[in-house]
Amino acid sequence: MIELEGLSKRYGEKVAVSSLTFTVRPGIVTGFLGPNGAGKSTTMRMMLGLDRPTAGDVRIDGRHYADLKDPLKYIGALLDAKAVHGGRSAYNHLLCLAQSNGIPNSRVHEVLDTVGLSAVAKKKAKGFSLGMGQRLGIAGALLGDPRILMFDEPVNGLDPEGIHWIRNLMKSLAAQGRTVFVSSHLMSEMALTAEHLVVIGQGRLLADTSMAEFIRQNSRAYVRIRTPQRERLLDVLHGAGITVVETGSGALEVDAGKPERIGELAAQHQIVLHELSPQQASLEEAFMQLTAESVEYHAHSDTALPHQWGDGWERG
Ligand SMILES: Nc1ncnc2c1ncn2[C@@H]1O[C@H](COP(=O)(O)OP(=O)(O)OP(=O)(O)O)[C@@H](O)[C@H]1O
Repeated sequence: MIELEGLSKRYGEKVAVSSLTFTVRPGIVTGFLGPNGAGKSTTMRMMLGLDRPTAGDVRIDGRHYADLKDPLKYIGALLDAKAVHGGRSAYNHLLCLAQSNGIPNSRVHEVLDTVGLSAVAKKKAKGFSLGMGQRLGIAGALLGDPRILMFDEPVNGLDPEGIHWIRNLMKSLAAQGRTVFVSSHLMSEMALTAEHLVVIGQGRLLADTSMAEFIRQNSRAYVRIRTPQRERLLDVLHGAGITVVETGSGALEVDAGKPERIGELAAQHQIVLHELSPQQASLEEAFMQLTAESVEYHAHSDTALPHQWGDGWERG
């Protein structure tokens, strides 16, 4: 379990993290979301004792990180996959970590095998692709067989097979009763992986809730209907006291409507339906809805592509 209590971090005038209080629980994957610059990495660094909080407290299974003997046995983290001595082989990199944390050397082979790097164990890390580097970082996180795992953008650079693998790995680690805390900007991936979400914006807590509840609270659920007898169906639905939204595409939308009731009404009046489908917004839509006001960097969507990367960006 990771417990944050009033955690804050200020860099000069800049408040990166503001009074965050939440608990990351064992047995499930908890997703950590927020727009660019929201304070996710700063929060994760403070959890690992790499940054000192300006105020507040973080506890790892009830203790401060600095008080953990052999910390890799308690919490494993992938923060920056490039934070590896490039001249060292994957095996030697992990061996150094193992020896400085009282972990048996045999564990190095086990984790190399788990992440699929056994064949390149003796190769220098500087020759690794982005995806191989991510796998090496994940091997380091798993090395101490910790009860708590933290991953900052773990699927970065992984191919579809690698993404599938890390998704299943995180779920199986959680199913073993471990605490799994993961940040990602890939909403579709997060929707498939996390059961619970913590969302921050401009350093502040915006949501701490289950994935299903988050989507329900921050999006609109409706039923979409297509029919060649649009006017007749509109009359029938209005007659039944059902409010209908007419869309430009010709479809009809009914908020909070029960598809069964609409189908029965259509059948009673012998109206042909081509579509009757409940719609729920995606995690991405719900996230954009919730964080719209706390996004710091916006791109112009109505202009042509900028000549130089970065030209079209402005601070909102
Ligand atoms: N060492 C630092 N010195 C000054 N400001 C910093 C420092 N580290 C982070 N910040 C600022 O703190 C804020 C939060 O940054 P952080 O990297 O934690 O956000 P993030 O949510 O991880 O962003 P991203 O999704 O873009 O990785 C940003 O405004 C950033 O510029």
